[in-house]
Amino acid sequence: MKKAIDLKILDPRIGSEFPLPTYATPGSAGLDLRALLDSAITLEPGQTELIPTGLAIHIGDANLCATILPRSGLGHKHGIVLGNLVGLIDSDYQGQLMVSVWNRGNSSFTIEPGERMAQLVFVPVVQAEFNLVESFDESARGEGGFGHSGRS
Ligand SMILES: O=c1ccn([C@H]2C[C@H](O)[C@@H](COP(=O)(O)OP(=O)(O)OP(=O)(O)O)O2)c(=O)[nH]1
Ligand SMILES: [Mg+2]
Repeated sequence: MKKAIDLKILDPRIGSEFPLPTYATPGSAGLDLRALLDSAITLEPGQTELIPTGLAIHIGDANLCATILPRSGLGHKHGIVLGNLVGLIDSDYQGQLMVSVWNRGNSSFTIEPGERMAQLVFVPVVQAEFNLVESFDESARGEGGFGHSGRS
Protein backbone atom coordinates (compact mmCIF):
# COMPACT_ATOMS: atom_id res chain seq x y z
CA MET A 1 0.00 0.00 0.00
CA LYS A 2 1.28 3.48 -0.80
CA LYS A 3 0.34 6.62 1.06
CA ALA A 4 1.39 10.26 0.62
CA ILE A 5 3.02 11.63 3.78
CA ASP A 6 3.85 15.31 4.34
CA LEU A 7 7.58 15.78 4.85
CA LYS A 8 9.60 18.88 5.72
CA ILE A 9 13.32 19.18 5.10
CA LEU A 10 14.79 20.88 8.15
CA ASP A 11 18.44 20.59 7.14
CA PRO A 12 19.28 21.82 3.63
CA ARG A 13 21.99 19.18 3.25
CA ILE A 14 19.10 16.77 2.61
CA GLY A 15 18.29 16.94 -1.07
CA SER A 16 21.76 18.27 -1.90
CA GLU A 17 24.64 16.60 -0.04
CA PHE A 18 22.53 13.67 1.16
CA PRO A 19 19.51 12.14 -0.60
CA LEU A 20 15.96 12.16 0.68
CA PRO A 21 15.04 8.82 2.25
CA THR A 22 13.87 6.34 -0.37
CA TYR A 23 13.02 2.66 -0.42
CA ALA A 24 16.24 0.92 -1.53
CA THR A 25 14.39 -1.87 -3.38
CA PRO A 26 10.77 -2.31 -4.52
CA GLY A 27 10.14 -4.63 -1.57
CA SER A 28 11.84 -2.59 1.15
CA ALA A 29 9.83 -1.85 4.28
CA GLY A 30 12.26 0.63 5.76
CA LEU A 31 13.59 4.04 4.75
CA ASP A 32 17.08 4.67 6.04
CA LEU A 33 17.50 7.71 8.27
CA ARG A 34 20.78 9.61 8.15
CA ALA A 35 22.70 11.28 10.96
CA LEU A 36 22.48 15.01 10.19
CA LEU A 37 25.48 15.84 12.34
CA ASP A 38 27.79 18.84 11.94
CA SER A 39 30.78 16.65 12.69
CA ALA A 40 31.47 13.00 13.38
CA ILE A 41 30.57 11.75 16.82
CA THR A 42 32.23 8.86 18.62
CA LEU A 43 30.02 6.79 20.89
CA GLU A 44 31.90 5.02 23.65
CA PRO A 45 30.58 1.65 24.86
CA GLY A 46 27.36 2.29 26.78
CA GLN A 47 26.94 5.83 25.43
CA THR A 48 23.63 7.07 24.01
CA GLU A 49 23.14 10.23 21.92
CA LEU A 50 20.04 11.83 20.42
CA ILE A 51 20.85 12.46 16.77
CA PRO A 52 18.85 14.67 14.41
CA THR A 53 17.66 13.40 11.03
CA GLY A 54 17.07 16.80 9.44
CA LEU A 55 13.52 15.72 8.63
CA ALA A 56 10.03 16.16 10.01
CA ILE A 57 6.95 14.24 8.93
CA HIS A 58 3.29 14.77 9.74
CA ILE A 59 1.45 11.50 9.27
CA GLY A 60 -1.92 13.11 10.03
CA ASP A 61 -3.85 9.83 10.15
CA ALA A 62 -4.58 8.18 13.52
CA ASN A 63 -4.66 4.79 11.82
CA LEU A 64 -0.99 5.04 10.91
CA CYS A 65 2.24 5.55 12.81
CA ALA A 66 5.92 5.17 12.05
CA THR A 67 8.52 3.21 13.94
CA ILE A 68 12.25 3.78 14.07
CA LEU A 69 14.13 0.49 14.07
CA PRO A 70 17.82 -0.39 14.19
CA ARG A 71 19.68 -1.37 11.02
CA SER A 72 20.58 -5.03 11.35
CA GLY A 73 24.18 -4.68 10.20
CA LEU A 74 24.96 -1.89 12.67
CA GLY A 75 23.15 -3.69 15.46
CA HIS A 76 24.60 -7.14 14.92
CA LYS A 77 28.15 -6.26 13.90
CA HIS A 78 28.76 -3.10 15.90
CA GLY A 79 26.21 -3.07 18.74
CA ILE A 80 24.70 0.17 17.44
CA VAL A 81 21.02 0.03 18.36
CA LEU A 82 18.44 2.43 19.80
CA GLY A 83 18.39 3.86 23.30
CA ASN A 84 14.62 3.45 23.35
CA LEU A 85 14.88 0.04 21.61
CA VAL A 86 12.13 1.10 19.18
CA GLY A 87 11.08 4.66 18.38
CA LEU A 88 7.38 5.38 17.92
CA ILE A 89 6.32 8.35 15.82
CA ASP A 90 2.77 9.45 16.57
CA SER A 91 0.54 10.52 13.70
CA ASP A 92 0.21 14.03 15.18
CA TYR A 93 3.94 14.59 15.81
CA GLN A 94 5.34 17.43 13.72
CA GLY A 95 8.79 17.87 15.23
CA GLN A 96 12.10 16.68 13.89
CA LEU A 97 12.57 12.92 13.70
CA MET A 98 15.25 12.13 16.25
CA VAL A 99 17.16 8.91 16.69
CA SER A 100 18.43 7.78 20.08
CA VAL A 101 21.58 5.91 19.14
CA TRP A 102 22.98 3.56 21.77
CA ASN A 103 26.31 1.82 21.57
CA ARG A 104 25.54 -1.38 23.45
CA GLY A 105 28.79 -2.93 22.16
CA ASN A 106 32.27 -3.20 23.66
CA SER A 107 34.14 -0.86 21.30
CA SER A 108 33.76 2.78 20.42
CA PHE A 109 31.92 3.55 17.17
CA THR A 110 32.12 6.72 15.11
CA ILE A 111 29.09 8.01 13.24
CA GLU A 112 29.90 10.29 10.32
CA PRO A 113 27.64 13.11 9.13
CA GLY A 114 25.16 11.68 6.61
CA GLU A 115 25.67 8.08 7.66
CA ARG A 116 22.57 5.85 7.65
CA MET A 117 21.98 5.00 11.30
CA ALA A 118 18.43 3.62 11.60
CA GLN A 119 15.32 3.01 9.54
CA LEU A 120 11.77 4.32 9.46
CA VAL A 121 8.89 1.90 8.94
CA PHE A 122 5.24 2.96 8.60
CA VAL A 123 2.79 0.69 10.39
CA PRO A 124 -1.02 0.61 10.54
CA VAL A 125 -2.59 1.37 13.92
CA VAL A 126 -5.89 0.39 15.49
CA GLN A 127 -7.04 2.69 18.30
CA ALA A 128 -8.94 0.67 20.90
CA GLU A 129 -12.29 1.70 22.31
CA PHE A 130 -12.45 -0.22 25.60
CA ASN A 131 -15.51 -2.26 26.29
CA LEU A 132 -15.61 -2.75 30.10
CA VAL A 133 -16.58 -6.32 31.05
CA GLU A 134 -16.63 -8.43 34.24
CA SER A 135 -15.44 -11.62 32.52
CA PHE A 136 -14.09 -12.62 29.11
CA ASP A 137 -15.43 -15.19 26.66
CA GLU A 138 -13.38 -18.35 27.23
CA SER A 139 -10.24 -18.82 25.14
CA ALA A 140 -7.95 -21.84 24.66
CA ARG A 141 -5.03 -20.03 26.35
CA GLY A 142 -6.89 -18.40 29.18
CA GLU A 143 -4.44 -16.65 31.53
CA GLY A 144 -1.46 -18.83 30.55
CA GLY A 145 1.56 -16.90 29.34
CA PHE A 146 5.22 -16.12 29.94
CA GLY A 147 6.38 -19.57 28.86
CA HIS A 148 3.62 -21.63 30.51
CA SER A 149 3.69 -24.03 27.52
CA GLY A 150 7.35 -24.96 28.16
CA ARG A 151 10.36 -24.75 25.89
CA SER A 152 10.51 -27.79 23.62
O1 LIG B 1 12.79 7.55 18.51
C1 LIG B 1 11.94 8.46 18.57
C2 LIG B 1 10.82 8.37 19.40
C3 LIG B 1 9.93 9.44 19.43
N1 LIG B 1 10.15 10.54 18.67
C4 LIG B 1 9.18 11.63 18.68
C5 LIG B 1 7.94 11.28 17.87
C6 LIG B 1 6.94 10.87 18.89
O2 LIG B 1 5.61 11.08 18.45
C7 LIG B 1 7.32 11.75 20.07
C8 LIG B 1 6.91 11.22 21.40
O3 LIG B 1 7.41 9.91 21.52
P1 LIG B 1 6.92 8.97 22.71
O4 LIG B 1 5.46 9.12 22.93
O5 LIG B 1 7.46 7.61 22.46
O6 LIG B 1 7.76 9.58 23.93
P2 LIG B 1 7.27 10.12 25.34
O7 LIG B 1 8.43 9.99 26.22
O8 LIG B 1 5.98 9.46 25.75
O9 LIG B 1 7.06 11.66 25.01
P3 LIG B 1 5.69 12.51 24.94
O10 LIG B 1 5.38 12.84 26.35
O11 LIG B 1 6.07 13.70 24.11
O12 LIG B 1 4.65 11.66 24.27
O13 LIG B 1 8.75 11.85 19.99
C9 LIG B 1 11.26 10.61 17.83
O14 LIG B 1 11.47 11.58 17.12
N2 LIG B 1 12.12 9.57 17.82
MG1 LIG C 1 4.17 9.59 24.58
